[in-house]
Amino acid sequence: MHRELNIPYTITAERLHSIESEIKATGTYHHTFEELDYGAKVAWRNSNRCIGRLFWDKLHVLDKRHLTAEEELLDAVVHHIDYATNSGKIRPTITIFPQGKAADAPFVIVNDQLVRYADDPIAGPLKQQVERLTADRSHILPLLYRYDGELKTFEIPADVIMEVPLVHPAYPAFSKLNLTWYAVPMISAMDLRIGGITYSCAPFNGWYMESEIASRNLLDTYRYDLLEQIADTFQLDRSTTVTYWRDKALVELNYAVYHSFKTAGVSIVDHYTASRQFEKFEQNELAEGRKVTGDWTWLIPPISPSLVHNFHKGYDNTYNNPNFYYRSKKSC
Ligand code: HEM
Ligand SMILES: N/C(=N/c1cccc(CO[C@@H]2CCNC2)c1)c1cccs1
Repeated sequence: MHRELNIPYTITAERLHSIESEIKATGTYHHTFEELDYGAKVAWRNSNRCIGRLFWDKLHVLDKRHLTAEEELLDAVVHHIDYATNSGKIRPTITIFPQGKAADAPFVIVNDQLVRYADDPIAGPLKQQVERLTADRSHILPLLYRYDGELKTFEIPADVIMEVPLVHPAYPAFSKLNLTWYAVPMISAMDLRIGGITYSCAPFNGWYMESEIASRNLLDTYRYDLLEQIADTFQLDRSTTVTYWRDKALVELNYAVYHSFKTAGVSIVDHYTASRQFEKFEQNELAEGRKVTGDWTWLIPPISPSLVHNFHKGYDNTYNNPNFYYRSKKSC
């Protein structure tokens, strides 16, 4: 059951007192659903590197803190993927599992994203950990998780994972590369911290900005490194740098990714629209009397950065809480 709650949340003296006595008695405390819901939304609003924050108060918060059995926890991960994908009309969603730092939470996901291709160079270390535990070799890495202190794998059912075939409307030869990408980016190894409590298992998703897939995942030399092959399908002259073939290939690939997702009915945003939405977010925050914080180095898109407004201004990179944090590697 999912409840939309009003923003903002105001804490009472009674609530503060009850928290204090719970901490005195147990050394920690537990959020009400309202505190959890509001805390997760504000953590998104405080994520300095996120260009998608205009919709921060529309986050779908799935509270799974009551789950204890392994099957139920895994089922909630599958439910997140299905609920968030929503047949392509992606719902920005976070599922919050029982609290605790990674070292002592009952259930912790090791994968940095719920969906990761086994042949993606970035998957290296995770793939090695998986191969030590299972002979399974599907093209999408299984979930690697810790339950009650034991490291285990789980094959996510293929029918909940939506993928998009990448095509370019004007270059039929492009589809000969047989490129696909998964529809929903779901970050699964960041800590959510609210009011001194750490949720080390709180996977969250939004939708992609096209340049993440096109400019980075497919073109970075330490990722799929496909610049030359993609330029050739666009029949670009690669004999010298100054035909600007690299730049033309990058732009056409961004165009192809955006249109492939749109054609498949999967939510995606182009970098220009995303920047305009971020500008609206800045205006809204100003109107609400809040200072916007941001990390300029991540907020500018990896395609035509100077053509968007946020390239031409600075951002205060102060880290306010609630927020999301990288989990320290040793803890897993
Ligand atoms: C709704 C659509 C959304 C879009 C288009 C979007 C877009 C982005 C992009 C492009 C990045 C930079 C990623 C990179 O360069 O690798 C980013 C970072 C981030 N986003 Fe969003 N986002 C969205 C929703 C969300 C949601 C729902 C959350 C959490 C509730 C979130 C939290 C974050 C965080 C924590 C980072 C920084 C990650 C890091 O430091 O590695 N975003 N976002
Ligand atoms: N569109 C997105 N993009 C990302 C958001 C956060 C992180 C990432 C991937 O970050 C990796 C670490 C540094 N770059 C790649 C991608 C979202 C994922 C989950 C919610 S929105």
